[in-house]
Amino acid sequence: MGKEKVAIIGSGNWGSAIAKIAGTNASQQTDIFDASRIPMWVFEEEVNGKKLTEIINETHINEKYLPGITLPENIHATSDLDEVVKDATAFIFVLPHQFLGKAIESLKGKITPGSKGVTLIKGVDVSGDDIRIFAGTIEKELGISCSALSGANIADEGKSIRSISREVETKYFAAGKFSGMRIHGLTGLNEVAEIAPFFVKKRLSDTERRKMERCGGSCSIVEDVAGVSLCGALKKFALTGLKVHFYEDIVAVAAGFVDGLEWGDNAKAAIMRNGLLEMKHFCLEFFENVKAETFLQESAGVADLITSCIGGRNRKVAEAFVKTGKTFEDLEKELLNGQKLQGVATAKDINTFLKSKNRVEGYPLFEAVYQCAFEGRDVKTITKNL
Ligand SMILES: NC(=O)c1ccc[n+]([C@@H]2O[C@H](COP(=O)([O-])OP(=O)(O)OC[C@H]3O[C@@H](n4cnc5c(N)ncnc54)[C@H](O)[C@@H]3O)[C@@H](O)[C@H]2O)c1
Ligand SMILES: O=P(O)(O)OC[C@H](O)CO
Repeated sequence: MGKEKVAIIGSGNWGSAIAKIAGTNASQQTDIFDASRIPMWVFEEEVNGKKLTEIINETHINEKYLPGITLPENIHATSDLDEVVKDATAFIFVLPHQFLGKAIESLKGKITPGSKGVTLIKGVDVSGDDIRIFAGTIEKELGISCSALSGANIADEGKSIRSISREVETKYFAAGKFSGMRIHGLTGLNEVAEIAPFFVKKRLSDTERRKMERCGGSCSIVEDVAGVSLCGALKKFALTGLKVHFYEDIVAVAAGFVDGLEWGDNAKAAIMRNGLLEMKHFCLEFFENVKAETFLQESAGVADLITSCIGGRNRKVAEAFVKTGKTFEDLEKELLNGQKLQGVATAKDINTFLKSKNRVEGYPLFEAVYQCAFEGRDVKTITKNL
């Protein structure tokens, strides 16, 4: 069998952070990967009068979405999806979820049979009363096996690592570093094990492993794909609680509301607890094969909820929503420099789904986030019915 050729679909904040990990790890495992050139699909735009693809290929820095971080030289930015897909056998999907559908349409019929994928996309794919995780959408639409990766990781936080240790920064920036991540195989552990080397540094020396563990880092493979994917999607829902759609962090939106209201840490902890319970109940009610322990034990569960509620974009924008009275749409443009807010959109998707099932009242925090974001409900009432 030939070597795996990696392709990265997406190049935002997280997409660029993952490109750094994937480019580095692939080049250290050349018995598995053809790492000479890893294409990264970029939605083309001009930054200071120059194409973003040209900036990335000349400076090896994504100046717009992950400034200050140097990508490996084998990462090649291109806006041509056909170039990305050509010869690739291992796909990393890391787009904001609202753009995945169009990318899938462009990829259909072009992917090498037997290829595999891993998705880092948060959110859920809702159509009427049908709901699926994006790993499932990719498998169905593209006919490839797809795993899911999620965990308590925020891309920008990697910047602070450099001041602690250059070596740790180089090896564990973003995904590995001080945090945890989990890779979940939808179609079975074998496929996961095959794709996992992008992220799991199988060949860590004992010294490297000890260093990473001292920093609290971990990366492991578990089987509960749906549980992990859904944790990512629903937490934004619960944490922030704005007028946003729920992306990965509906809960992060709710947490941001609490910060905006200056209700304090006790209230925020209570909202996070309620959010976690709703996430868990939702997943157990509507998805098969979700394990209850995923929510507490895995990085994608409570740990990711905590990091999103403390340091995420959804939290930040939700706080500003309360303090300024501006719309989420305006605040996204004003505060995120092109990055996308997903918690509000997810809140809307989930609300549509719950209405179709006549189950809205079973999820009062999700409902509150949706109504505050889209129906003008007073944010101060978010604790009603909790
Ligand atoms: N940023 C993080 O720390 C983080 C952590 C974990 C998971 N995630 C998830 O990773 C996924 C990708 O997020 P991100 O942070 O890399 O993105 P981002 O929000 O930083 O960037 C937005 C991206 O969307 C692209 N884009 C804009 N308009 C587009 C269009 N019309 N079509 C296609 N692409 C377009 C932009 O070029 C940019 O690459 C999301 O599901 C997110 O929830 C992010
Ligand atoms: O910045 P947020 O709110 O999109 O959350 C960041 C990541 O999703 C954490 O996993």
